[in-house]
Amino acid sequence: MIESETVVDVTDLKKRFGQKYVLKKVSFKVFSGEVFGIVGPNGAGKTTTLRILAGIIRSFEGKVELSGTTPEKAREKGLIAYMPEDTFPYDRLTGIENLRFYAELYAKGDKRKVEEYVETAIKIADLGDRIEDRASEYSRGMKRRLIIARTLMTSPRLAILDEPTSALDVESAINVRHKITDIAREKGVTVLLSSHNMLEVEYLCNRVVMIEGGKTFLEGTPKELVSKMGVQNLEEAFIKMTKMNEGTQQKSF
Ligand SMILES: Nc1ncnc2c1ncn2[C@@H]1O[C@H](COP(=O)(O)OP(=O)(O)OP(=O)(O)O)[C@@H](O)[C@H]1O
Repeated sequence: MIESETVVDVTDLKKRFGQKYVLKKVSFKVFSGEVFGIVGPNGAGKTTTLRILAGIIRSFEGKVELSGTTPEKAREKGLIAYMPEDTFPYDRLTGIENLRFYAELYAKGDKRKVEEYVETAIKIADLGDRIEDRASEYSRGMKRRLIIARTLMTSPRLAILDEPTSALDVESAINVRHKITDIAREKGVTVLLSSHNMLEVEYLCNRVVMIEGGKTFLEGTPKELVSKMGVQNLEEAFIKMTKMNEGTQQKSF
């Protein structure tokens, strides 16, 4: 992959809640067209980082630029779409009603855009005739596909997905992964996602940042990380990182 335009530039990001710094020194870059993974143990600061990038958490220290502007401005311009981990469709609405509701919200009165967004979302959701059923009747995997379709319908510059496949069975997770790679390839959407599944990250992501204790530990392609850590795969790299951090805190390469 050609390292083209920088879509996300995070340098020495810090964030504290009260007196406690949960992000102490996070830095990474995401380039146009990448599927980029952010990984780290529970409480490492992944969601906090994603919420800052999505413009939801507005007070922080350090540099955060999205396509050369602030997260807030990028959000106002509609450049970012954010999918939190714990988000669900409206159960009382059908799949298509859910999609239309959001299309109308995003299209801001432009009727042609509404139809365009709905059409794109239907393809992403890939629910067939079940799109006419109420979301309350959907499986967890189907609900997640609907949410991903809702998030990506506008083909944003950057899609921020917090644990897009968590709590899905193997088949549903594979399906969602395919949706993510398709949208990145076909629509040129840059994707930044967090995950606890190292196999998934190895499969999906061009590059990865490993975060531990609120600090960047390593950034690179899965292959580079595995090689730098002297292990066989990303799962082993992850375990080694957490063990290294248990006693000594951060080790940098
Ligand atoms: N609004 C908040 N107020 C106080 N502390 C917070 C707040 N949000 C997050 N934290 C703390 O910040 C730390 C990092 O949380 P965060 O959710 O970013 O981690 P994470 O890497 O996404 O974890 P997980 O893998 O469990 O989802 C945690 O110790 C959490 O308790």
